Amino acid sequence: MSTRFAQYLTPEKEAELADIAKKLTYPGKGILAADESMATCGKRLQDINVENTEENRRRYRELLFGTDIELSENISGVILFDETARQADSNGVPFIKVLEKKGIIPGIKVDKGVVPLAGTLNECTTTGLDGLRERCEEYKSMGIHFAKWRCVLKISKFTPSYQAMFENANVLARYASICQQAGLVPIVEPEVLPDGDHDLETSRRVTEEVLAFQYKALADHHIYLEGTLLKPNMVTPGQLYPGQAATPEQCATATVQALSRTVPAAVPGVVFLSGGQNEEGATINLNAINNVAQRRPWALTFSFGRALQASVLAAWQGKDENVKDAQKELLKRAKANGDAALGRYKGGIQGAAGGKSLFVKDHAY
Ligand SMILES: O=P(O)(O)OC[C@H]1O[C@](O)(COP(=O)(O)O)[C@@H](O)[C@@H]1O
Repeated sequence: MSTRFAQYLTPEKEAELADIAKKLTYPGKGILAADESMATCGKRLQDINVENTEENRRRYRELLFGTDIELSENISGVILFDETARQADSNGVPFIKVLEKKGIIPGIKVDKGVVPLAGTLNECTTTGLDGLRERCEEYKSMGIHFAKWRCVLKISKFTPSYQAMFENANVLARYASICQQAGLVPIVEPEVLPDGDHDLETSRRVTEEVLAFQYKALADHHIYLEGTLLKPNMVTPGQLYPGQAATPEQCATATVQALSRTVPAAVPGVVFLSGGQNEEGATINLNAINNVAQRRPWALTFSFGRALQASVLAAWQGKDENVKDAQKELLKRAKANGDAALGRYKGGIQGAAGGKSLFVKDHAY
């Protein structure tokens, strides 16, 4: 072993991390992001007139995780929020066990939220490094095998700034390092928000720049790339772009171009966030991404929050008698996205949310 480099991970730990990452990106599978913090979950529940109480959040998550085992055909992992990771279903079975029994890997959001980045034009960074090692060790002992941390970058005339790209890439690298030491696969999520009137080309250029900062920082922190996943935005024009809408093929080409210029082939998978696209739109774009005639050395799949849950919430409305129907919506969306991850989605699977836009302005929280 060279003395120039510190021992980062043991070969056993590397093998374990690579194995988890591989399972999470198994062909035709993706991740259900059910890690909404209390405030974000409250916004989802408010839309269906359900009060944001601990019990209602628990009932909703029981609905999701209690879905038929068929769910595991297309869902490899679920990202939980700390509160959810400690809750159980109405029979007293901890949610972590409910997921394990279905062969679904439990994961956890470990960041503590987006905060202002002083000295910038309204840009932000993400907090949560304090005590992170201890929290990760506890999560691993609870049966959790991967983690997620989200940073947010904004496109405007003067942003994202060098400072924001540098700082967010660095904090994500520090998080990734701590996770890997604890045996959790870090999902690295530098989200370029869709807010703005910029065109597709601007979105691609900014995404490329952000990812270039990201992989430099991961290299600087000696991150074992085979034991990581990237959760980026798809490249789309800004929500307020006044020109002609981009086709799924144009978005897909720009997305794969940005990734191929910046994401090393050692990274096993890219799990896209849905970023306020409607359910069907996100699925169609993922399908197009898996059909572009460009080299794609990584698995390209999903880690959707809103685009997997909008129809579920619309069908549920907080009522026990609607649980079965709501679960069917989840199965439909999971299957559609599983097909899209293989580039085989034929389109046309509409859910209870219809084509409703899921865009939330300044989704930084
Ligand atoms: O602001 P929060 O509560 O951390 O949540 C942000 C949400 O964004 C995500 O990272 C991506 O979600 P979307 O697919 O809805 O864009 C989710 O994992 C997470 O629940």
